[in-house]
Amino acid sequence: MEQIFPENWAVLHLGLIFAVTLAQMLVVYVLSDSSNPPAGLGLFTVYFMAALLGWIAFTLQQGASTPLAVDVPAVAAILNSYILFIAAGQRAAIHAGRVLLGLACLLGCLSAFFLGTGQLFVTQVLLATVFFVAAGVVSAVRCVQEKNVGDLIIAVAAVIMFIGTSLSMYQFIGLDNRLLGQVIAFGAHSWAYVLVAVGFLASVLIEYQQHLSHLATEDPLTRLLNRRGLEDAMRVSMAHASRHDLPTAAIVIDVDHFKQVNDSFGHDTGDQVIRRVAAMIERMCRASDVLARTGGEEFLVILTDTDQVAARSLAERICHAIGERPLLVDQQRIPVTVSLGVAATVGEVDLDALTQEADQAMYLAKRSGRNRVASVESAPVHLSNSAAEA
Ligand SMILES: Nc1nc2c(ncn2[C@@H]2O[C@H](COP(=O)(O)OP(=O)(O)OP(=O)(O)O)[C@@H](O)[C@H]2O)c(=O)[nH]1
Repeated sequence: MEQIFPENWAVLHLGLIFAVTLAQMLVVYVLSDSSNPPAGLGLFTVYFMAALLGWIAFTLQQGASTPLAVDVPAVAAILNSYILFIAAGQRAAIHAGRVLLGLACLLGCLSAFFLGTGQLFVTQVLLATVFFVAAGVVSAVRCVQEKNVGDLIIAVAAVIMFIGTSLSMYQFIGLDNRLLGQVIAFGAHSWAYVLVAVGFLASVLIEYQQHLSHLATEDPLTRLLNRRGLEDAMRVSMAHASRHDLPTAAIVIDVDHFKQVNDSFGHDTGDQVIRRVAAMIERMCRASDVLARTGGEEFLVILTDTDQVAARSLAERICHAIGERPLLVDQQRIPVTVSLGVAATVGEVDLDALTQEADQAMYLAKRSGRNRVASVESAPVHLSNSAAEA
């Protein structure tokens, strides 16, 4: 194999790659919350480390007097490009194509045992580019979905690889200028690596910043609004209701005997139950309803342009749907019921007063035996037993 660069350049290159990898890992691990690490962190770490080992093997091979039986750097380049694709796929929660490209990766690695140097170089460069492009596509999708520019930088790395490979193959095969072809492929790979490192770091930092800004208004467990988020979200519709004298209703929903769920099944399962209940309530609400988690196992729904009767009907449906059958969490059937309180007002909305009334109704439902709806009206309090109605 021709010498792609002099030995001192090789050391410089390796030093830079090493520094980028270490800086990357340091920043990401120091910043990441170990209980809630960024998606794909583990696999990206494997990619960075595998790439580093590949560069080291390549540098050693450059300086070696007798070449090895198998081109280790070529195999490492194929493998770690595939790992990048898997890592980007995990981060974007897109798992398509893993088996197919995995088979291509396996064949590529095996080809190192019987292909000549030139053929192996072409195979390595083409396969690595296919994997980079696949990683770039899933990262571009994530960039659009999560509005995270960091993922776009990873997609740019794929473009660099694609352009670099095209030029490299043109030189290597088209013009038979093998050394230049190798230098271009090597350069494209190095730049793509640096862009992936920068892109992943940027993606994690942006995600972290988004997480911090959501913390003020969002409940981290269910991703629903918290009380403050609900107040922010209600501002415009409250003004609208006041101006047009429209009805507004509130439903307070509290899981019954939730302490027993925690005690019997553990806190983690309890968390999952809260998430599932939140998702069920969310599914039954309209897009215009505002849903928040306002306490440990307590939720509040504000329904704009909705009167007491309509709100009560929704509350009954929620009560029935949740209590209807046990929730299946971690292969365990957990019976869950909720108590609901409904209150409504017309015109100007005092959110605190409305919530308090719904809260009082909910406590009344608890006192009356749970798994039911109670509502507060100007007329006497009305109670229903969902279990009896079901
Ligand atoms: N798993 C989990 N448990 C929580 C969370 N927040 C609060 N809790 C638990 O929820 C339970 C609420 O208990 P209580 O207020 O006594 O009410 P309850 O057992 O639901 O009984 P009733 O409301 O009277 O039907 C407590 O044990 C809290 O520790 C949470 O985020 N996750």
